[in-house]
Amino acid sequence: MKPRITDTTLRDGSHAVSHSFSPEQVREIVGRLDEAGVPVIEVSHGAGLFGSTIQQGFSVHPELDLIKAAVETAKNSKIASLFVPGIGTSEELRKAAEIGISAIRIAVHCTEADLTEQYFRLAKELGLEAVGFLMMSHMQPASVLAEQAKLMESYGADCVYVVDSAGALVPTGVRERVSALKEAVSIEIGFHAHNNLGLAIGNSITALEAGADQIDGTLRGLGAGAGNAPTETLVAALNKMEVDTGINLAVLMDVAEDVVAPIMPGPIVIDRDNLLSGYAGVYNSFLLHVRHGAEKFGVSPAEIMEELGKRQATAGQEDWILDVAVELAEKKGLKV
Ligand SMILES: CC[C@H](O)CC(=O)C(=O)O
Ligand SMILES: [Mn+2]
Repeated sequence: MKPRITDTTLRDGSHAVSHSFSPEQVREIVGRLDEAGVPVIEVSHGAGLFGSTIQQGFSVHPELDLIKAAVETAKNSKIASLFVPGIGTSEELRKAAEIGISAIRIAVHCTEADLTEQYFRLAKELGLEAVGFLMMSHMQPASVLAEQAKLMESYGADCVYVVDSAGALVPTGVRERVSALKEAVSIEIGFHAHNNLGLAIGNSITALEAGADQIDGTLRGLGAGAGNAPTETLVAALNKMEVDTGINLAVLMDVAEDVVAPIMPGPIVIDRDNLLSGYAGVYNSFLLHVRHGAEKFGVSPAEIMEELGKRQATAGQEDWILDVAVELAEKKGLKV
């Protein structure tokens, strides 16, 4: 079977450029991804629709303008957006649908599928393809994720993703989780990798071997924290394995090199903070806030990561980062 690739450079990658994508950049990237034959392109603030806030980081350009630019540019690719209940509301979902997105990916912590029912129902009413995202999937065993996937299926999801938000999964963990979901539901299963342990491509291939139907990537791996599986590398590896994605690798390599690389503030590397984040199982989107808190209160990002990992912080608990930084500083007798 042909895996369906979703490129989320213009959503997950938005974190890595401080949500500064312009409508012109969106047109250029979407145009080239569409030419390459990438089936789905995700566009929104990194934290999903309406994510432009003081907590998540403000967008430089209104995200609805970016979505409009994408919809106007794509000839064949579907344009998707991400939606996190509690960050976005039904109103933003309706607006994005009016602009012309074809798919919405609804993301919640991996034990909170019950929060998604009204949004899956609304997505279906609006005629959208609806995909569920079980974030921080390393935190729960396969059996729990399978139950959550069943709930999403019952609400109308067309696909459920195992989302390795912290880049903390190793191949055995990916295989167990994807296989369990494949057995539990009859809709498609997806996998979204982060590269904290250097396993984004390997884990994505393991997911496919375990039966995943949909896989995410970003050009040059541009994404939150340690970034994602680079779409061009993923397609190259799949070509070598004789797995047909229907995507033109040459066009993909060109857009990665000529368009995305020059926009990046620097290459995405697995530095100490990113590695520790994956090792401790901390949500990748926390990285920039952790660095900020560490600098402000004179403690190290590593100490904050370790403590957040111990506390099992989940997406949405960004306010813990400064609390932890202050507590660590106080313990050291630093002035806060
Ligand atoms: C805000 C949603 C979230 O960042 C989705 C995602 O890409 C992940 O959890 O890795
Ligand atoms: Mn992600």
